[in-house]
Amino acid sequence: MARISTKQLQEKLRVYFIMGSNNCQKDPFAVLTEAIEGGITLFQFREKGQGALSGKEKYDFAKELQAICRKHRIPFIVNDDVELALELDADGVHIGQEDERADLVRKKIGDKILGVSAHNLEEARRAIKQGADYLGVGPIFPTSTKEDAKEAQGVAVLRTLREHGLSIPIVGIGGITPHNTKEVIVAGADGVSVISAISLAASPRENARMLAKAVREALNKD
Ligand SMILES: Cc1ncsc1CCOP(=O)(O)O
Ligand SMILES: C=C1C=NC(C(F)(F)F)=NC1=N
Ligand SMILES: [Mg+2]
Repeated sequence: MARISTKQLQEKLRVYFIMGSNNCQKDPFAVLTEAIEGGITLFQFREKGQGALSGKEKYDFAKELQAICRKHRIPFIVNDDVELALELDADGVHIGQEDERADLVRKKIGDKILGVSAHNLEEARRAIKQGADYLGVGPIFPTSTKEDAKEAQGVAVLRTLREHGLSIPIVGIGGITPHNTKEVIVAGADGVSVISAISLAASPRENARMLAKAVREALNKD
């Protein structure tokens, strides 16, 4: 299996749902199923913060989420936990600046998808050099979902990366909703990544659908 192409990844990054056991009030399997029916294009299992699962409980929970993704042909990405990603034969991993170095993770995961968080041009350039397939950039807007999130940067950081000629697939993250999605795409992101806009929605399906619609419209694909 070769590395995913830039074009394919840009298409996968359109509506990138991220969730862990503590991001939902409703049944997480129902939330993920609805999100997929609504039109998410990629899923990340991110088990962090208050009451996060660990060990076999975390493994079994992840496996169930992966089975739902597999049934609907949605790629399954694991956040932080490279060993879990390999155990599950996940489609990829996402790591932050304080996780294992991207070049070492690349050696472990072969051609699987490698996403790296970046907050500025320097971090972005280093991630690209170390073999990242895509960048997660943010928080773009204020968020209360990530306990240790940095200051919201606004969409300017996305524009800066593109103005400096970075063509790597980029997804914006942090406080994103269907109403602010357009400006994230117009500023240069290939897609939007959300947790609470879907995981805490009255209708995860409807919110996923609105996010997908907003991305399509911003890309002038409608
Ligand atoms: C994981 C992460 N990284 C930067 S902000 C964030 C949380 C995004 O959650 P939400 O979409 O609910 O703001
Ligand atoms: C902290 C994160 C930043 N970005 C992303 C993604 F959207 F996948 F790029 N995931 C994370 N867990
Ligand atoms: Mg991390």
